Amino acid sequence: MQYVFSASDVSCEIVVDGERRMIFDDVSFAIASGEIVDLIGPSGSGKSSLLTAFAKLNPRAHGDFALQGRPASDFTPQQWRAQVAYLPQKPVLLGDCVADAIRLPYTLAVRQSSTQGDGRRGRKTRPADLLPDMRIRETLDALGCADIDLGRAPHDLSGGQAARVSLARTLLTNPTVLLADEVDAGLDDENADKVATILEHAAMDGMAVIRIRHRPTDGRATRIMRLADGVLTQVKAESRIEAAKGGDIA
Ligand SMILES: Nc1ncnc2c1ncn2[C@@H]1O[C@H](COP(=O)(O)OP(=O)(O)OP(=O)(O)O)[C@@H](O)[C@H]1O
Repeated sequence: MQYVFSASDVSCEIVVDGERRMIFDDVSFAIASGEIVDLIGPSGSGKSSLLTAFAKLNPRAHGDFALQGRPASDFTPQQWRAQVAYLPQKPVLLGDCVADAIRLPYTLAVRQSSTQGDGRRGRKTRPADLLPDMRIRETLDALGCADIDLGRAPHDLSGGQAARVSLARTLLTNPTVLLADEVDAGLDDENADKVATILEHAAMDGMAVIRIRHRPTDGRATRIMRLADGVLTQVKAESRIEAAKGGDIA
């Protein structure tokens, strides 16, 4: 199989009460474009630490990473995180309205290019030109978010709506790999299913998706991996059948 993202020799060490503790060591993982891989395991086993390591957001983790055959050293941290996007459990939606919150990555990119001095003279690029309201509206509608008004204040959204807006914001940046850290936590089954459908469509369009989940499997994952006692293993087919019946395999 041709993998779009790979990680090898990944380790993460933390210090607890002055003592060093290895969460995991020598972990390897790879994912192909279009796959959905579920990452399960006991609480505290290091699932979030592993995903933040993949996104190069975890200063306590080390490893060798490659994207589309190129080593991580070929990318700036910003380029890497744009391609290997980490979506946290709790949506952080900044801005006065949903449209502003969704445009945030574009706003930051415009600011960055102007401070780096590569903004062209003449007419200034505005985030709203790069990502007009109409495109946001179309995207939200396509993601089953017709119920969400662009002018609404982010803090007025329900938990399910906030989760979908956060997801839409990341999907609009079109990452190669999406790392979804329990983004359906705290949602009712209906909203969790909406989120899963959005991710499924993204995978059908070629995105590689890794989901940390504590819910029983929903049948959408191409593989299930379990992280426990510092070791990452693929869950066997029989366990997946048990999980599909609603048993918690974490
Ligand atoms: N910044 C930090 N400093 C110290 N220890 C940390 C830090 N972040 C996480 N840990 C510890 O690392 C271990 C792994 O945490 P992590 O959040 O990655 O686990 P998890 O499997 O995602 O847990 P959960 O399923 O409960 O979200 C835990 O023991 C946690 O307390």
